[in-house]
Amino acid sequence: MTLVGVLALQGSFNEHIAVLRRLGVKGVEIRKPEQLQNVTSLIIPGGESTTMAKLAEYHNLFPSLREFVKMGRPVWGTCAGLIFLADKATGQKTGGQQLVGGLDCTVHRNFFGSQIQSFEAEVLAPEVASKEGGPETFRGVFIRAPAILEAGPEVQVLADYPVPSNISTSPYSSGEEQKENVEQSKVIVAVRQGNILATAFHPELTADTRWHSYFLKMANEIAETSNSQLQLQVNINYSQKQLNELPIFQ
Ligand SMILES: NC(=O)CC[C@H](N)C(=O)O
Repeated sequence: MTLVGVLALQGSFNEHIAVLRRLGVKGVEIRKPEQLQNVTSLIIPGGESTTMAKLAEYHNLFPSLREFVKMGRPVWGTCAGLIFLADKATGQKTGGQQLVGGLDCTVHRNFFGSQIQSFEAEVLAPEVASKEGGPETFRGVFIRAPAILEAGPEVQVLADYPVPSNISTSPYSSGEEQKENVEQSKVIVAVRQGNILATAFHPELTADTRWHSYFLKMANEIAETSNSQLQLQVNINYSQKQLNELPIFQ
């Protein structure tokens, strides 16, 4: 049975669990490091990444979360979850915050501005639509949303979004100053890198279940590959054992 862990320290974890339920999958609330051992994949929800990081620190979750990602288990971060997964974040509160990391990118924590600059928009994600069917666009709910400003070569861009003209795309700016000629530039808002999926927006707040279904398929594919690798390993060990156990005739 597929058990998807949902980090349940703060933010929209209930909404993720509700979507999983609609897809017939059980979401398990994760609050302690040892609970990660019972799940095969993990969703890190949106919320407020600084608060979430403080709670994760308090519950000593960072080492196990990092281990989970490093072991190649499927992980999806939405919004604050994306910030958690990024190797580098800018626009952090004074003192910064711990990150889980693993996703080779620089994320701007509040790229699209504050709460009142939150918005909804259609986001084009052809790769996800090709797997899941339906229209090529998805409703993107952007709440104090981050954006990916730089991504490494291993990162597959699933969706980008035009930068509003009053925002700078420099990773080192506060994101508030004006810059000329940025009307045409775009920032990345959804990516995949191996076992990591990350979105700057909140699919769990829409009726469209395709992002969740995409993640579940991705998780199944990863599980199948690691099972067959495990099987291969078992076979190799078995045949070596057989070789070693060949009777020696003297
Ligand atoms: N909706 C969200 O998750 C917002 C994330 C927020 N920008 C943060 O820093 O945590």
